[in-house]
Amino acid sequence: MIRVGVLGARGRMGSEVVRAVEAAKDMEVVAAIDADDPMSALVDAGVQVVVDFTHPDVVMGNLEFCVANGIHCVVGTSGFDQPKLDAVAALLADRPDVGVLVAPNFGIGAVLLMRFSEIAARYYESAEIIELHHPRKADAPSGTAAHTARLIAAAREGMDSMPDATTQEEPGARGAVVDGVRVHSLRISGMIAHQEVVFGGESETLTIRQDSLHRTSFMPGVVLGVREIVGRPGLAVGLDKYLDL
Ligand SMILES: NC(=O)C1=CN([C@@H]2O[C@H](COP(=O)(O)OP(=O)(O)OC[C@H]3O[C@@H](n4cnc5c(N)ncnc54)[C@H](OP(=O)(O)O)[C@@H]3O)[C@@H](O)[C@H]2O)C=CC1
Ligand SMILES: O=C(O)C1=N[C@H](C(=O)O)C[C@H](O)C1
Repeated sequence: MIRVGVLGARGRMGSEVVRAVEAAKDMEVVAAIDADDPMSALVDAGVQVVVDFTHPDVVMGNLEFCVANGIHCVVGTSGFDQPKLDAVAALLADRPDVGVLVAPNFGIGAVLLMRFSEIAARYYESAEIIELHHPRKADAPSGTAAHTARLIAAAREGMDSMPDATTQEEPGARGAVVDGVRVHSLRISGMIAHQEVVFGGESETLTIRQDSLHRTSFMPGVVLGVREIVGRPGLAVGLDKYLDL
């Protein structure tokens, strides 16, 4: 049995993770931690793998503690830009036996959307991202949208910049720019997590869309991450690294 600790255990995602881990035959929750609970409970409980769904402002402190204590980390918390990922890699340099998976999105459809977008990017002169989430989300743009933008930008390397004649603009009307890719963030009651990537070229467009309709959609990916990470030391970014895509 894999001994799992959940950080953010009373949150929207953390509470689903507790249920999903308890339902899996080969793992069990031995520590459920939320804000203000002592992290030492992870060590006391003999946790092997931590699942973190907390907040972008606290996740680095959590990782520092876990890596220093030899605990593998499956991280869903958003807000990882390159400097933060570099900081995680630096933590792991002192503990090469520990694994950290940072997954912008654990939904299989979202993982496929990111991969399909990466493939499509080279074939279209225009690409923009629209992400739609519940209004209690703390960060914008979403981690998934930012990661998708970086994948598209990398795939477009060497291509001309995207056509855009805008010279007069209300601030924000054309969205945020992540690595040269426009990202538009909507916060809508009733929604969970949704993303469209719109590509355009000569007389055609391609729209790729994924919808997470319930937070259970993320759970098969989280359980896979917990199962896999015990044998995968080092830093992995994206659940696709654990899949044969
Ligand atoms: N990768 C993926 O597939 C997905 C990622 N996410 C990301 O996961 C994160 C959490 O989302 P969500 O569950 O909706 O957010 P919630 O606010 O519902 O849950 C976060 C929980 O973490 C708690 N918390 C805050 N600080 C700490 C700490 N230092 N230690 C332990 N627990 C702490 C919060 O407590 P309190 O409220 O008291 O502060 C809260 O209970 C976000 O960054 C979100 O973007 C979400 C869905 C899917
Ligand atoms: O906060 C959320 O809900 C989600 N956060 C992640 C993100 O920022 O991309 C993953 C998913 O979109 C849900």
